[in-house]
Amino acid sequence: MFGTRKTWDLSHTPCLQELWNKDLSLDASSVDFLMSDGEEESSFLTLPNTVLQRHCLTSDLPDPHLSDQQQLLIQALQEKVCEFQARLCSEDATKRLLLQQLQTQEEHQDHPNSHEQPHISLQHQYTNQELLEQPSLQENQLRQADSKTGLRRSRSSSGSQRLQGHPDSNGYHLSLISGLHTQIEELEKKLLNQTQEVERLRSELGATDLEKQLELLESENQRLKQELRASYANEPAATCSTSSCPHSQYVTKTVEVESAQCKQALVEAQARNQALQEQLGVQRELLRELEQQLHESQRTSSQLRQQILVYEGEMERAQGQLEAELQNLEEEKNRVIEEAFIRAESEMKAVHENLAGVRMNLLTLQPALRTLTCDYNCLKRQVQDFPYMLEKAIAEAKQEICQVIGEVSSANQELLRKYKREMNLRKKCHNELVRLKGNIRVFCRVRPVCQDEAESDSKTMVSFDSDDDAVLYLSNKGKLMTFELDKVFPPQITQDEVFQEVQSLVTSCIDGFNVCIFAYGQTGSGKTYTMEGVPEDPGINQRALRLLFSEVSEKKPDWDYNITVSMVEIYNETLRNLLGDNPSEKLDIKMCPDGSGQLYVPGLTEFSVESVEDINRVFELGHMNRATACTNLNEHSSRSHALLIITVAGFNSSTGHRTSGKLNLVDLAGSERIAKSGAEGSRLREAQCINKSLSALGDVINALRSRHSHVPFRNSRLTYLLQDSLSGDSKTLMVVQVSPLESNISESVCSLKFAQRVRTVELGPSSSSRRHAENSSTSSSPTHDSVELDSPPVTPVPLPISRASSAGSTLSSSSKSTSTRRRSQSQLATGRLKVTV
Ligand SMILES: Nc1ncnc2c1ncn2[C@@H]1O[C@H](COP(=O)(O)OP(=O)(O)OP(=O)(O)O)[C@@H](O)[C@H]1O
Repeated sequence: MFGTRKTWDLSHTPCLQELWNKDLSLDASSVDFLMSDGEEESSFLTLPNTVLQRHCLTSDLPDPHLSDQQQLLIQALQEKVCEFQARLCSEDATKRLLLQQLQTQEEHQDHPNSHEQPHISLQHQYTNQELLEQPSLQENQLRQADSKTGLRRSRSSSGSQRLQGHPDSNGYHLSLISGLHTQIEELEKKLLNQTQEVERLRSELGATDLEKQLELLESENQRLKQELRASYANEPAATCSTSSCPHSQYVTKTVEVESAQCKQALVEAQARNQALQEQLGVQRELLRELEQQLHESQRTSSQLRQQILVYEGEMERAQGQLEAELQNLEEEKNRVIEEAFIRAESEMKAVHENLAGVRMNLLTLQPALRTLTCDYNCLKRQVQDFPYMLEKAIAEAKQEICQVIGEVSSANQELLRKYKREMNLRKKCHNELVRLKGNIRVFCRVRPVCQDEAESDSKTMVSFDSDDDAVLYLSNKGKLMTFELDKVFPPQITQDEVFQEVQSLVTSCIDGFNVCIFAYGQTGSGKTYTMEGVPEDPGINQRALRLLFSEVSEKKPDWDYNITVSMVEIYNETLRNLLGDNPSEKLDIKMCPDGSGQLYVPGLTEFSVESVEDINRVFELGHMNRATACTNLNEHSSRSHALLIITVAGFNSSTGHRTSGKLNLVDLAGSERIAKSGAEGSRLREAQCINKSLSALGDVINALRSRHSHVPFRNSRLTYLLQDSLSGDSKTLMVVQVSPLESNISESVCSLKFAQRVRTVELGPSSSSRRHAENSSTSSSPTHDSVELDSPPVTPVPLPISRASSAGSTLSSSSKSTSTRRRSQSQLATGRLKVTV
C-alpha cells in the first residue's frame, strides 16, 4: 500500500477553519482595526475598494509569496467589505431620504417663505457635508438602537422644525453642530489613525494600482474636506452672532442665504453635489462590479470550501484507513516482535546452554592448553634451534651422502666390473655351449603331407624316435635308415617351436657373431615355408628380425644398435640385388680395400629397419623385384638361392665397445638330382648351377672340417658371399627339409646324408686363426687323411654320398654315429676335438 515506510503524525489534522482562526488570532490587531465600528467616511469609501481589488487579485491570482497572515488579512478585509456594503445600502437609503427632502425643499423654494431658505440651505449643506464626511455619524445614529430611525425622524422633524422656524430648533441646531464638530474631530483622529494604519498595511502588502487609485481618492477626499472646512470657516460669524442672539443669527443667516454669495455657494454646492452624485454613481458602478467579483469570489470560495470539506472528508477517511492500517501494522509489529522475542529467548537459552558447555570444555581444555602451551614453548625453542640443527644435519647428510655416493660409486664400479666379467663369462659359456653343440648344427624338418598327396595314396616313409628328438628313421627299399641330427622336427611342429630352437643363434648375432641359417632340401620340401613362412604364420626370417628388435631394445640405453637388411638372389651364379632399383643388375663380390680381408658387395642395397612394418615393406619389395625378374615365380624360386642378410651393428656408449654381427638367412635352391628331374636346356643349366653352388658349399664345409689350408670359398657365388659367415667362430645352422613321401625317398636320403655329415664338421676357433690356417698350413690343422669329405648329393662326384648313404643305411652305423657324436662332444669339452666320420 505504501511505497516507503514513513513516520506519520496522525494525532490530529487541523482543518482549514482552525488554521483560519489560529492565524486570525495571530494578528487580531490588524483585524480589529478593520472590525472597528467608528470608521471615517473616507475609509468607508476608499478602503473597501482597495480591499476588494486586493481580494480580486489575491483570489484570481493567488500570490504564493503572500504569507498566510496576509491572506487571512485579505479575507478579513473581504468580510469587512461585506459590512461596508451593508452600510452602503443603509447609507443609500439615508441619502435617498435626504435627497427627497432636498427635492421637497427645492420645491418649497418656489414659495415666498424666505425663512425656510437658510434652513434648507443649511440642511442642504449639512446633508451634503454629512454625505461626504459624516457617514459614521449617520451610521452611529442608525446603529443607536432606538434612536436611529428616531434621529432620522428627529432630523426630519428638526429640519421641518427649522423650516417651520421653531424657537427650540436653534438650540438643537447648535448642540447638533457642536456634536457634529466633536464627531468630526473624532472622525478626523480616527481618519488619521486609519490613514496611518492603511499606510502601514500598504507598506506590508505593497502598493498596487488600486492603492494608487485609493490614494487619489483620499487626496480628493482631503481636498473635499478642506473645502468643507473652508465652507465651515464662513459659518463662525453667523454662529458667533447666533450665540448671543439666536434669532438675529437666524435672520442674519437668512439674509446671507438670500445673498448672492449664498446663492452662488448654493449653486456651487449643488454642482459639487451633482459631481459627487456622479462620482457616487461611478463608485456604485464600481461597487457593483466589485460586488459581482465578490460574489464570484465568494462562490469560488464556497466551492473551494466545499472542496476543502470534501478533501478534509477524504483526508479523514484516508486518515481512518491509515490509522486502521497503522493499527494492523502495529499489531503485526507487536506479533512479530513477540515471535522474535520468543525465538530470541529460545536461541538465547540454547546459546546459554552452549556457553555453559563451552565453559565446561574450556575448563577441561585449560589443562590441555597448558600442556599445549608447554609443548609449544618446547617446539618454539626447538624451532629456534632448528636452523642450526638443520644446517648441522644438512652438513652431516651431505657428508654421509658423499660417503654413500663414493661407496655406491665404488660398488657400482665393482658391479660394473663384475657385470662385464659375467658378461664375458656368459659369452664364453655361450660360445662354449655353441661350440660344444658344434659350430655347424643340423636340424631336420619333415614337412606334412598335403591333402593332394594324401589322396594319391602315397606312403609316408619317415618315422621318429619318441625318446630321442635327434633321430629320424627313414624306410628306404625295405631297409630302415637311421639319421642322427641335432634336432628333428616332425611334421606337426609349428613355426614358433622351430624358431625356439633357432633363436639362440639369432641372439648371438647381437654379440657380434656371424651366423648362417640354411634351408636345404629338394624342391617342395618346405624350405621357403620354414624361412619365410606365410603371412599368418611367418618363418624364421621375420621372427629373427622381431627377436633382434626386442633384444636390442632391452639393451638400451647402454647399447645402441643399428639393424640393416639386404636381400640378394643367386640365380645361375648371378648375384642380384632384390632391394635395388634395378633387380636385373648383376652384383659383384669384392674384397674390402682396407686390407681387413672382409668382403663386400658394391651396389648392394641395405635398408635400416626398426619395426615389423619396416620388415614387411622390405620383404614386399624383395618379393616384388624377385617376381619382376622371372616369368614363373614358383619355378624361379626353386631354381635360385634367396639370401636375407641382416647386419647388427652395436655400440656401447659407456664402454665404447663396438660389435658387428651378420645373420645370413638362406633359402637354397632345390637340391633334386638332375637325372631324376630330366631337365634340358635352360633347366639343365639351372640345375647345373644349383648343383655347382651346393657342391661348392659342401666342399667348403668339407675343407673347413678337414682343416684344409685352402677352403674353396670362391668356387661359387654362394660360398664366396657367405665366406665370413662360414669361417672362424661363425655359427652355421643347416635345416634340412625332407618330404615324408615314398616318391621323394631317394632325395630325402641324399639330403639327410649330406646333413648328417655336415654336422660333424667343426669350424675353426677364430676367424684370425682360421684365416691364418687358410693362408698358411699349420701343424694343428687336420690332415686330409683324417677328414673324409662328403659332397652334396647333387655334386657331379656322387661317390662320397653313396658311401655316406651306405654308412647311414644301417642301424649299426646309426649307433656308431651316436657314439661318435657323444665322443666328439666330450672332446670339444676338453679341447681335444678330432672329427671322425
Ligand atoms: N611344415 C609345413 N607345414 C605346412 N605346409 C608346409 C610345410 N612345409 C611345406 N609346406 C607346404 O609345402 C609346399 C611346398 O613348400 P615350399 O614352397 O616351402 O617348398 P620349397 O622347398 O621351398 O620349394 P622350392 O624349392 O620349389 O621353393 C607349400 O605349399 C608349403 O605350404
